[in-house]
Amino acid sequence: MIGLYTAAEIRAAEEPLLAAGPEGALMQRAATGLATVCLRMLGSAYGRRITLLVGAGNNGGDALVAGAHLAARGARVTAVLLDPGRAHPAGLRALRRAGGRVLDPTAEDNGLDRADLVLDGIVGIGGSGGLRPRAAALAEQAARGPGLLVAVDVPSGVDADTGAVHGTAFEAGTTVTFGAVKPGLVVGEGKGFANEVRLVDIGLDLPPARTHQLTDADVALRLPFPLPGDDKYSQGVVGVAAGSSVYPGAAVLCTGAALRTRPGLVRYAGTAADGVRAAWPEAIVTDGRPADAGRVQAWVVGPGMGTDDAAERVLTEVLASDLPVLVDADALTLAARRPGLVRDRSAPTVLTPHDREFARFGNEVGSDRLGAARGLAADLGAVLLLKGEATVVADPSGTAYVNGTGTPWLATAGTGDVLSGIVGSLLATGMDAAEAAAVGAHVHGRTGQLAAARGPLVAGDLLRRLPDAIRRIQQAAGFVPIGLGDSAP
Ligand SMILES: NC(=O)C1=CN([C@@H]2O[C@H](COP(=O)(O)OP(=O)(O)OC[C@H]3O[C@@H](n4cnc5c(N)ncnc54)[C@H](O)[C@@H]3O)[C@@H](O)[C@H]2O)[C@@H](O)CC1
Ligand SMILES: [K+]
Repeated sequence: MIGLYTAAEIRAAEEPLLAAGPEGALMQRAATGLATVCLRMLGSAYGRRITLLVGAGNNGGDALVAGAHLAARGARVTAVLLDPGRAHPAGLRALRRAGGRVLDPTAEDNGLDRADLVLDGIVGIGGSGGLRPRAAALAEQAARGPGLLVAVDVPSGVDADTGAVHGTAFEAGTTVTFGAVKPGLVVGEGKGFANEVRLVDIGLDLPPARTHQLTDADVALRLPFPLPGDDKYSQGVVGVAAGSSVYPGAAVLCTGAALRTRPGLVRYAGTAADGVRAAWPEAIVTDGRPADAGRVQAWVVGPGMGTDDAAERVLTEVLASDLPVLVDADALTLAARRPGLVRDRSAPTVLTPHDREFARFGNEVGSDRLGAARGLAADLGAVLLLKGEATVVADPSGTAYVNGTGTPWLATAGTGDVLSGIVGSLLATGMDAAEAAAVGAHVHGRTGQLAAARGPLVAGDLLRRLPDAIRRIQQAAGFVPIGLGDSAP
């Protein structure tokens, strides 16, 4: 798992190392890593034009020291100092010694229009609020220029903890971050400014993370697969209460996703029974109530089921069970009217809203998506899966996950029904609810990437690609379950 750490957590871990000295050692490690990444991107340093945007803090210091390394290898380095009187003194001396040029921010020709590479050292984890006008103007000018754009630690203007961007931020192609990945680089608006994130180890001794990103290997380890002796019941049966006679599509997608995620049994209960039966003869289908479906180990409730009295009775019945329940779509609208139905449960509940559904519970998501998900999770005592370009999962204790897979192509009708089916089928195995949501989001995102590689996708394509996505995740982790090797028939 990749741990995501806030600015305060990074500072706390830096403190003992800074106290133990020697002075400047941490910055040297950071700047050496940064210069190495730049060198790799450029191929070679000799004769290359590099412009440093340098703020008054240590972030600017990193840029200056890295710039000195690059100048020593023959790069033509120009530093634009935002606050010339306060630029990091040792960094400035190093750059000058290596032959770098230093300008103040009003200089006519700052080289941004012909730089091969721009290093953004305006502000790092010490930043607050939107970029000040002079810094914002330089970030905008850099974005118009031809150079590779590299952010030092955090793209200036992005809140390292939340990913919030107020106004302008530096549009990095690559962000070289130190010590640990910050949440703001992978979530919310910040993700789109940080883009490719490279981590430089500076030797911090970090405590266990509160926020995580799963890798393929993490997901492969958690995905269940059948063992000799398993039967269709032993791995957990999922029940789906979704769809309606008029709109059976959501039920068909959700049931299909549950079937395709994990071998085993899926039971369906609802008025879309005919459609589900026709699409998935493998499912056990009733047009009755959830109680008529037979024994299950988890429920998915909501997609396409409407918000009328009958739908509310179905939701109430499912939530009254002592089983894990995933609440999605129409059932979220109903649950937002009666949050007590969720709060009063002792078994795990997973809510999977998009932003508009989230707002029905009383507050807008806003620019701090992790904070918003954690807040509602704690309030309802439920796991919150907040959908987005980087889907966020939070549990009531504050443990959270930021999903790292996906594609904008997933923003299409029916893909949420597929996600619910995937997560529901994992919940039925007895997996921890937040993990099931995070693993499901990862698998869903990888499936979307695979489907999108063939062109514009519709939700049904996800069902066709799901088994292959799971197999690829397992293979990427060097892990192939019995009977699924390359030589399998
Ligand atoms: N503490 C250390 O020894 C280390 C720090 N490191 C670097 O130091 C950074 C943190 O340094 P600092 O604590 O000095 O803080 P920063 O350098 O991130 O930011 C402080 C400076 O930015 C300015 N600033 C704040 N908000 C701004 C805004 N909205 N627009 C424009 N300017 C703004 C402030 O006036 C101040 O001059 C990290 O991000 C990392 O790059 C690394 O070198 C590793 C070691
Ligand atoms: K920066």
